[in-house]
Amino acid sequence: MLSLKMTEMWTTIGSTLASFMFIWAIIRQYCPYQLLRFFEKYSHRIMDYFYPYIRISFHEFLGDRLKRSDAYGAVEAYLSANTSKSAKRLKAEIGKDSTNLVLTMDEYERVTDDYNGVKVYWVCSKVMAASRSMPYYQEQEKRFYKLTFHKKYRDTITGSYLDHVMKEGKEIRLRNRQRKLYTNSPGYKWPSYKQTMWSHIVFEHPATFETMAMEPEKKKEIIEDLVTFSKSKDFYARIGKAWKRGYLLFGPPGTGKSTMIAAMANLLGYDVYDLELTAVKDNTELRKLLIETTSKSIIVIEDIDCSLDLTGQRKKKGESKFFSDDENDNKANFDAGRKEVKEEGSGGGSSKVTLSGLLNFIDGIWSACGGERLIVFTTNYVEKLDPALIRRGRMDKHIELSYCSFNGFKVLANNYLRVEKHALFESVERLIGEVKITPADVAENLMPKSPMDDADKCLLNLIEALEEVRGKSGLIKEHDEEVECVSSVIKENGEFVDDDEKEIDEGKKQIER
Ligand SMILES: Nc1ncnc2c1ncn2[C@@H]1O[C@H](COP(=O)(O)OP(=O)(O)OP(=O)(O)O)[C@@H](O)[C@H]1O
Ligand SMILES: [Mg+2]
Repeated sequence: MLSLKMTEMWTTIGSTLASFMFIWAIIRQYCPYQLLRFFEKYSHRIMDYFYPYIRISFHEFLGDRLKRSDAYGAVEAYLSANTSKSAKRLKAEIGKDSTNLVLTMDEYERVTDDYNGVKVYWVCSKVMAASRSMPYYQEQEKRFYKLTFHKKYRDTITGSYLDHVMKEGKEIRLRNRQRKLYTNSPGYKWPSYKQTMWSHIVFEHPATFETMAMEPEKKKEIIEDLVTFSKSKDFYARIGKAWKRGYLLFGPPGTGKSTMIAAMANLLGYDVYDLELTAVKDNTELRKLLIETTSKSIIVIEDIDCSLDLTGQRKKKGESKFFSDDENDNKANFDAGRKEVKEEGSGGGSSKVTLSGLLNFIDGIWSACGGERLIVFTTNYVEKLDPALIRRGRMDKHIELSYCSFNGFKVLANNYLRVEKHALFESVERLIGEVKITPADVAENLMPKSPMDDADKCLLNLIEALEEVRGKSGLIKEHDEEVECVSSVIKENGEFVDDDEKEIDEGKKQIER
């Protein structure tokens, strides 16, 4: 009882001193600097003498760091789970899967926590401070949590209690985490006081590997690869490699590249950073974006072949064989001009991201920060890419997504129609083996077009579509054969000569003889 009263007394003294501090802050504005230093020095000493409590602050952003502090996040999660029952003023936010509400302490709210009989106090607070990144003077909110405890418990608190808070907070964060889809907002000029260059929405894509149409063995191999990666923290540390892995997804449009990225994110519970390369000003900005990504995430660059003219440098290297130095210079100028035009045309403004900037982004020294990250490129034209960009070690796994096979169709039939066996499957199997049709087209044909459409109707629609594709490809084949007949090109002595020319040549030779 007595100790409770003593605690309360000290807390009152604490808050009185806090009021003095506030007045002190006002005085500071008007006193000369030397006088201020003097008062500051002695006021702290007096306070320390009378005030037996220790305080630890957990700031949301530390110094000029761009990244939100992990410790702040862990404390926030820990307090929201452990003290929301005792706090009187709470903030509510929609939690994971948009189903539940997550309650956290409101600003300036104070709660107590009991750890092995030791009482500690947590306050959620904020201060206004001038930001260094501001072009002009402007104040910015800086939030922090403050932990207060008696100095006789210093060892217990700084030792095991803080470990306990961090560990539990991180676990809670992981459990309650609402996954996010980030973008670097093309064309959007973020205000300089905004802390992050990424904008985000909640990631709610329903794709899973189960619903992906592809060969079962290939699917199994990719899943195993991903799961192994996510559990390999120690392995990567042992071999001295940054904990990240590159995937190159290539194949024709509509074969499931974007869908697979969503399935990967859902499998591992990762966030997705959809990087729009044309909206990145230069290599420095690319690096800043990289630093701001968190671990447990997938960084995606879709259609890498169209993102920037990243093939320019490769051309320059190769061309020296065929052009003189002057010609090479002219060609380089032309390429540079064309690149600028292309980038401006593609909405990228004056993007100056280079191939080496991008390579640095993937596996430079900065790419190791954060860890546990996948980098995924997608392309329709793998052959267009610079080999340096996709070599193993950078893009560790190359995955081809191709036209729909019968196994792929069965997955889609199960997804869309809930059928695993059907009399019409035989016809589909025969036709699908003969034509090239993307899973996106198969899916579209299996989609019921009216409430009356049953599995029979949808399968018949698909068979019709397959026959149509076969008819078209038959025509194309016939046309190709005709073209071949007409030109009847034959290769002779490394030159292409058509039949008529060949006869004339033969005639000339005979005359010469
Ligand atoms: N392998 C697949 N498994 C399941 N659904 C698929 C598959 N491929 C495509 N689809 C369906 O087709 C649609 C388009 O696929 P997606 O956007 O993933 O293709 P993509 O390969 O990324 O195409 P693009 O090269 O044009 O970006 C998806 O919404 C999905 O419903
Ligand atoms: Mg896509």
